[in-house]
Amino acid sequence: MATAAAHSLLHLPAPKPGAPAHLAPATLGLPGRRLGRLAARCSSGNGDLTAFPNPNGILVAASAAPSSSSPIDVDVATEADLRENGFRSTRRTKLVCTVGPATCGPEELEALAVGGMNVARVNMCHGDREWHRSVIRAVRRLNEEKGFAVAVMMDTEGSEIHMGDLGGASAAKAEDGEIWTFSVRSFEAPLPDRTIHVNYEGFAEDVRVGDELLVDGGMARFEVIEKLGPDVKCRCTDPGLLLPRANLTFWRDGSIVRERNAMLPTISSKDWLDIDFGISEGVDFIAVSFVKSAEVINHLKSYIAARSRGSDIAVIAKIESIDSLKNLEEIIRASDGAMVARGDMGAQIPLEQVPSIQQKIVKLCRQLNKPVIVASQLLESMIEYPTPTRAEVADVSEAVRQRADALMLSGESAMGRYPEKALSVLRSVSLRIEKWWREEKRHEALELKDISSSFSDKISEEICISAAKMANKLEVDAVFVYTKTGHMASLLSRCRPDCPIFAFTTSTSVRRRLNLQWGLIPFRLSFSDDMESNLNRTFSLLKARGMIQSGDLVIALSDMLQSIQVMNVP
Ligand SMILES: Nc1ncnc2c1ncn2[C@@H]1O[C@H](COP(=O)(O)OP(=O)(O)OP(=O)(O)O)[C@@H](O)[C@H]1O
Ligand SMILES: CC(=O)C(=O)O
Ligand SMILES: [K+]
Ligand SMILES: [Mg+2]
Repeated sequence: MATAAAHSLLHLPAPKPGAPAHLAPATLGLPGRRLGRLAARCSSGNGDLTAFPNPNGILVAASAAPSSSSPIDVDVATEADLRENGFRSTRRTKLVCTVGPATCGPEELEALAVGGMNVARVNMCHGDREWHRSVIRAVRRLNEEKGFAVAVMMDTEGSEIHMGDLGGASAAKAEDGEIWTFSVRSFEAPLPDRTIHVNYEGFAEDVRVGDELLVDGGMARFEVIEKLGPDVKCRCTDPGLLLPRANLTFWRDGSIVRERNAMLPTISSKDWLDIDFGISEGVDFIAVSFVKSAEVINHLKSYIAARSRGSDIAVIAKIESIDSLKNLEEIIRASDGAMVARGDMGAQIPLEQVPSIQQKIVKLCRQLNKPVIVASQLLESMIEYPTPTRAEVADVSEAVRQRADALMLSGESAMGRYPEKALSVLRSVSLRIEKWWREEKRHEALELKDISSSFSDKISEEICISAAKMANKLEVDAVFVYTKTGHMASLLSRCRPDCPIFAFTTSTSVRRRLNLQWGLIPFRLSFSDDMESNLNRTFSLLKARGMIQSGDLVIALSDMLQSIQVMNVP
């Protein structure tokens, strides 16, 4: 309900000038829904849950799941894509959707899954744990009952400076010249007029009269005019909308101020509790906000390994602070993937530097074989409007052209008016740019450096590079890879071949993790060391489901045998 109110505050009834009456139907997909009765749809009550955690904290379904009875599992939305478009034309770029009040109900989540959501993200900055639990379980239930394979990503709050909750108000408008108080005191709701709570204890001490205070990287701007104990009086110099928990940065002489706030822990005590929660709910990815060094990633990874034996939660480093840019390579090496978090990054460095840094991070991740997500404001105007700006489409195209593994929706899917339409724009732009790239035969000359440390890994790496090259030259229909850990599948994805990669793995958690990687179509299948029988079995299962046909040309790899074969489907 809070967001619905914020929404009406933001809503402009007039259509956007120059907006076309329609896009191609394929671009628009399902009609957007208006935000209404959000609270009811997003109820965190457990009454309607049939899924529950087993003693290991991994979610299991109470009802018989279709997956357990099927000899081969693939995400139903991907299967539909394969059948409809033929597998040379399936989407290679993966899509992450932030779930929020606009999309937390079972119908909305299902619509996103149908629309191609590969990963659902919950942001621990917003909402309480019960709410997050209900979303995570609803996603798991959707997978169990309807045959999707949507992975779950939990994003930590981190301890950068941000505003409080606005005492329950959905938004506040700051007008030019108004005097507002930013205070480290805690207030009972409702807050006094024009008062904002700041979460960082040292705030009143660190700021100086004359500093500039930026809300959300410039959505509103204030000048500090007086300090009174815990209260800091500021004059609004750029009017704007203040949203709950908006990020705050303060600037002096044109530079962001890094005082004691630079020493804030990357993972706060609240974040550790959220991480425990994520481990017990069996999330697939934990994205760490405001990473500064590789140490914190290593620390978290060993914590996860100790806490969740056997499960393999991947740790994604969010690159969004100045400090992370200084230690980029070591951070990415330590992580299982990275996110170009352009929202906060753009509040910490000049905006004009963001595009080149994005490109640098995407390339580096590809070199180091780590999946990379490009995030924030991809389709920001679609929070309000049913069609994107031309500039947004160009931005999305550029991320696809850079061959990032994944694109992410934030407010567009969390609290926007058109979550499904935004997702379908990402889908159709990805498909179009990928096709264009293949047609133009733009095999980019990115020289992939050696990354393997052992000789055995080196063999796998060379096999994948050769297989991808062969796949392009022979114009094969698909590369099949049989992989227990997923490593060989990711090495293939790194080569960005022209055809899709069918990744067969025995474990559902590996399968979900592979959802974030470019060009991979993950299948769960039990298989043996005997490639001949694996292949025959796979061919007959896939043929029976209409996913391949006799005569299709396939290259098959296996990480058990480190083998490579080329054949036509019999
Ligand atoms: N669980 C939620 N409950 C309420 N609102 C949410 C929720 N998740 C997201 N939102 C809304 O969607 C907006 C965009 O989401 P997003 O996850 O990008 O958050 P953010 O506040 O910009 O933080 P971050 O830098 O971590 O991305 C948020 O500012 C918030 O208004
Ligand atoms: C995604 C995120 O955290 C950001 O862009 O700031
Ligand atoms: K966050
Ligand atoms: Mg951020």
